[in-house]
Amino acid sequence: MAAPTPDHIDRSAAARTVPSLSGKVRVVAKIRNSTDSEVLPGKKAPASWISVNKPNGDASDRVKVTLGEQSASSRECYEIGYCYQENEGNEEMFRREVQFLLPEVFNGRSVTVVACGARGSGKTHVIQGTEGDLGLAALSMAEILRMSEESNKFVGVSCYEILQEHAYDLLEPKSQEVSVLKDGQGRVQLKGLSCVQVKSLYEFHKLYRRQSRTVRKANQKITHSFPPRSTKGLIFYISSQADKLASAPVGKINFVELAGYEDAKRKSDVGNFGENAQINKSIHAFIKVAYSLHANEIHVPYRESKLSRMLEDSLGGKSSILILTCLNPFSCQDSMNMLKLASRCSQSNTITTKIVVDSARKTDSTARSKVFASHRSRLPGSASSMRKQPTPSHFPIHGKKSSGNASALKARKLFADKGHEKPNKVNASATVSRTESSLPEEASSFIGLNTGISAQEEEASSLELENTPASLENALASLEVRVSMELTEENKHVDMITPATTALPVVAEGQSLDKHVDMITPTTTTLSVVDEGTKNSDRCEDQILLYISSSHFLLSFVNLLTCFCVLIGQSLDKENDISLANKNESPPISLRLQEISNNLKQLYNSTPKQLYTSTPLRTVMPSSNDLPLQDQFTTASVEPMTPECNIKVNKNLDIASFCSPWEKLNRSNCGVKNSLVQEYLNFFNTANKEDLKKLKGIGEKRATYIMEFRDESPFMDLDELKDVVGLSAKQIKDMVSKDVLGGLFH
Ligand SMILES: Nc1ncnc2c1ncn2[C@@H]1O[C@H](COP(=O)(O)OP(=O)(O)OP(=O)(O)O)[C@@H](O)[C@H]1O
Repeated sequence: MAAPTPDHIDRSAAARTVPSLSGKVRVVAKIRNSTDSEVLPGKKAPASWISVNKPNGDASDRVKVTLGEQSASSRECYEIGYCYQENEGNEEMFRREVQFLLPEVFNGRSVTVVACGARGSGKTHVIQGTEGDLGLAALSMAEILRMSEESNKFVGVSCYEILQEHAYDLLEPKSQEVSVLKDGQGRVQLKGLSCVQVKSLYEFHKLYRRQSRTVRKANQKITHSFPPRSTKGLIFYISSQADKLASAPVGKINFVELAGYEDAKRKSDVGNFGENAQINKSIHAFIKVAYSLHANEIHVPYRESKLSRMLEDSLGGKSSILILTCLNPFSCQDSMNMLKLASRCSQSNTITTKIVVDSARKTDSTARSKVFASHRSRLPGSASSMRKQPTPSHFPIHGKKSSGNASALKARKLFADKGHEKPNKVNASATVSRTESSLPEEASSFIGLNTGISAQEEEASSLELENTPASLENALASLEVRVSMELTEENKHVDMITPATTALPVVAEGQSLDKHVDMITPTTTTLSVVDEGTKNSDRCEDQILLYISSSHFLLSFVNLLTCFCVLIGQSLDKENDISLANKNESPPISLRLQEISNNLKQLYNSTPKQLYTSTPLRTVMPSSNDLPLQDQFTTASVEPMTPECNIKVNKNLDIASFCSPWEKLNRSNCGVKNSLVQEYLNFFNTANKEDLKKLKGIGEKRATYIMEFRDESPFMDLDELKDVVGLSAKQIKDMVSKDVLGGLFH
């Protein structure tokens, strides 16, 4: 590459096309130009498989990119910041995406530009460029050098490569890898990575050429018949001291070319299962980090990949991340997958990323996908499920909504081994704060956790709930039931909030260790109040108040659970058999769900109708003191029935009329599907090797890999099974449908 000087860059142009700096992560795409070999002379170029919809032309804040052949019945659409077409080159991209950030770098901001995409999608071209079309790195360096001259700053460059999670210096190759350390002030120091001062663009080009010629010793050791794929990175340091370029920079800008994404299950001519899986794993890890930062989560999983560990300083704090997804101009499933992944990280928590454009069912499915796609819970129990702000913790998942924290937690418990199943006593106050912090705003408004909601407000909420499937889903996902327990004898009051779907035993803090309250657990259908001081449970004459803001909510919940029980009833025979064989073990999922469903139905049936809309439901516990407490409640099963749903909320508006049987079925199916996905993910996150191997398509090698992968980073969606484990979508689908539907027909 020669060293032309990009003097022709129109600096004034930056001002008129500056995207907003408000979001931490911006995702854009670039459609690669076709190469000469792809467009053979005399041969008609294939119709583009990518269409871009810019609602307000070039001034659009966000654009919709639809991928898929025009003739295909199913295409996928993602919303991102912008999509650069073939006629928009690197300079255009630089002006619109990077140039305006450079002054910020001189003011202490860190900027990271990451090019990702399938193999051969143009990542190198975007970052490194060519003689005639300088890449973003060279264009930025030219501008940085100009600015550093004006501000008397010094510029340094480091260059590295990450190969199978080992980083190597490319400017001064050494045998040992780069290690990530932190100094006394918590700043990342990359030990073993050289930093070379650059005073001119010519020097930079010379360095850059050197790095691309570098043959690493590590590489030589690996006897591949093809060059291993790697992630390459450049760091530009701006410093006030020439001798402290890398150790005390004012600001940094990173350019990263992620290794090419390739479907792990595909038999590749240039990769193997292990390599693809490893690469995809680190891509997923990086995307997770970007998402966590964008979503302002407390825990950012930097440790899950070498790249994010190295860039921790630049990614966190005052920084901007630009994810540039390179797209092949011809139909490419890997490009589609990569865009799907990348588009997730800049989504706000309520925006969907994928719209299934299925010509046959376009209107209906699009609408449904949109509303149900907004939820993706972090794995329960992980720190990342908590937020600084009480915003929902959702990792958008293309067209699918997982059940929320509560159900995920439940699912984890259900699939957990015996050790995990043990009812760990949780401090009541801790439980309350945790659940409140993770509760989506819309859900809490439906449930009326603080019971300060007026009847009118509740009615409005109910209407909204019924009319808005997404809201219903959201609310269901994090349904929590407030249990207010008055211990009249002691005149004490226990107030708890617990996920209704979670068997979460609670120790009430307010009971000063005299009273331990075992929460309602779906396994036993028993509520017991145990006075530990006297071991005399019959001293308590209790009233249990279950506050549920709307009976519709309850009905819908019962409905969903009923469907789920019926569908899943025969799906987990294996698990049931094992669990039933040992009474000490937790009952299987289907029984638990059945119990929850029964509890709620009993509650519904025993509730006076006039209390439906807003009054707390009151169940008076039996007063008999002769029986042990656990015998005072019935655990008899109620035959599962779909509850009636024709409740009038007000005289003008019949909620049931909004819900056709078809819609009801779809809603139920969606809930069932999402819960099932969550259950499967939890299975993959907790099962032992032998259990994993019982699944079709999983042998010793895959089972080992799954266990290694999840130790570092639990599975968060089914795509990871595809990308990292190398299972095909069909294998996963077969696995699920075999279990679920296998036993339905004799
Ligand atoms: N904007 C463009 N204009 C013309 N040719 C391009 C453009 N972008 C990429 N190419 C060509 O496409 C081919 C692949 O591009 P490139 O090497 O940048 O892809 P890559 O994603 O880095 O590939 P890999 O994953 O193998 O590293 C190259 O021959 C490159 O010259």
